[in-house]
Amino acid sequence: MAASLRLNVRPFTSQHFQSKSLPKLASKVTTIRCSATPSVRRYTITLLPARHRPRSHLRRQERTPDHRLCRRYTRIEFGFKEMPMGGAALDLTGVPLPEETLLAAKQSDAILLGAIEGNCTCTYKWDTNEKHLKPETGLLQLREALKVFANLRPASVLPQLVDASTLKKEVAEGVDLMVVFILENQGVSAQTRMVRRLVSTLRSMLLMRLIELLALHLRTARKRRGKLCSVDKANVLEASMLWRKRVMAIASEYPDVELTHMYVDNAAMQLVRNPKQFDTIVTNNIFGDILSDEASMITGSIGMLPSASLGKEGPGLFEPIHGSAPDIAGQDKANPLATILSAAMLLKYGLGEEKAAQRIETAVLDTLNRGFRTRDIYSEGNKLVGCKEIGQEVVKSIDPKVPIAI
Ligand SMILES: NC(=O)c1ccc[n+]([C@@H]2O[C@H](COP(=O)([O-])OP(=O)(O)OC[C@H]3O[C@@H](n4cnc5c(N)ncnc54)[C@H](O)[C@@H]3O)[C@@H](O)[C@H]2O)c1
Ligand SMILES: CC(C)[C@H](C(=O)O)[C@@H](O)C(=O)O
Repeated sequence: MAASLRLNVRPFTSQHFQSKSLPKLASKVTTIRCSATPSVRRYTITLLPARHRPRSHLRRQERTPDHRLCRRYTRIEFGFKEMPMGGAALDLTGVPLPEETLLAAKQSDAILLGAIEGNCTCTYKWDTNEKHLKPETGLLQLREALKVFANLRPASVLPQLVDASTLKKEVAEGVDLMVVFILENQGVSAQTRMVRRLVSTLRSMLLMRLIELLALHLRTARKRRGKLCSVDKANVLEASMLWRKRVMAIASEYPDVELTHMYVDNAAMQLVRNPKQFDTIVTNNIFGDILSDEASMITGSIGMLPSASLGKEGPGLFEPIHGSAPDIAGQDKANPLATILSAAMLLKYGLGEEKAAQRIETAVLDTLNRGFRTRDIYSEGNKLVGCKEIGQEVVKSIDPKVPIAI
């Protein structure tokens, strides 16, 4: 439940995130009040959208909170705080993760991130920046500062989207897997520390993280079909040899979970050959990042995959697995469902609000059942719509009057 994952506020003193002060307008706080009863559950959510516009620049309807999302849950109240990060923060403050943004994130119950690249139609604007001034570094710094170490990426082929998969129907149908990996948050501060630290300290830190991740993941695997495939490159890489040893040792404490091992090159092939053989995959950051992008296409599109970054305590970070899609920026073509499903993961894993999470997932399914599709998941016989329209349709489906139709 939420209590075990609640916020862990510590004063923030790191020098690495110091920046110009944010302009007053940069932070927008919106409260959606569903009820004033004493039993109300209150959550503060930090929103980190790709595009950060000062409140005065928003159109009137954008300033008005949409109450439909919580009308059905009369005991939940959300306070949303929108802050800049990544490209938007670079434009505003000169750094990708301003101190104010990090503080707001740490003080919230959960964080929902859109994309890190800002609202940039001028593709790859920050490509030549030094590492500490790249939008991606803001994300790595944020993950590191929040101490999130496990990234969960579920990839399921929805019955409504079987035709959108790039694989044959009989191969894609029924796929339901989860890729989990250790986040190696090598932000600027981590990198600096890493060269200073003794190798042995670093190694034991990584091992501790691995143990924590595996414990979490083995519990996840238990809740699923109980099959865990550890993906590594233990035939070549020393780090992978160590990984495999540890995985075997830890997994021996979970005899009800069936553990298998696979080399990453084989795993990449098996994912398109027979993805149904996988239940849960556990691996490292780089392999997990690549395999989850591959898995997304089995489900129809990278625009469908949400993710959760979790730590032992403190707020979790929830985001779609895709990036800022610069090739389609500003064209109303992006699929927002991965972000919407990330909000569902936020409710489920971040706040323990499973019913509210289910409602969002059901609304997504209902929207697909009604035939709405963005270009990336379009198949014949459906209604081709843009990003905004499909988002509005999901909101309509959240309306309590809409019957649940899975
Ligand atoms: N977690 C993150 O914030 C994250 C993840 C990946 C990439 N990035 C960043 O995003 C930027 C662009 O990277 P990239 O082009 O390699 O990856 P990308 O995920 O932005 O785009 C890859 C391809 O997928 C498509 N795509 C992505 N999201 C989509 C959506 N919602 N709907 C429909 N199509 C979608 C794009 O149009 C593009 O063809 C880079 O700066 C990268 O570092 C950020
Ligand atoms: C943008 C980048 C820092 C990030 C990563 O490598 O972790 C991304 O690829 C992801 O999938 O979240």
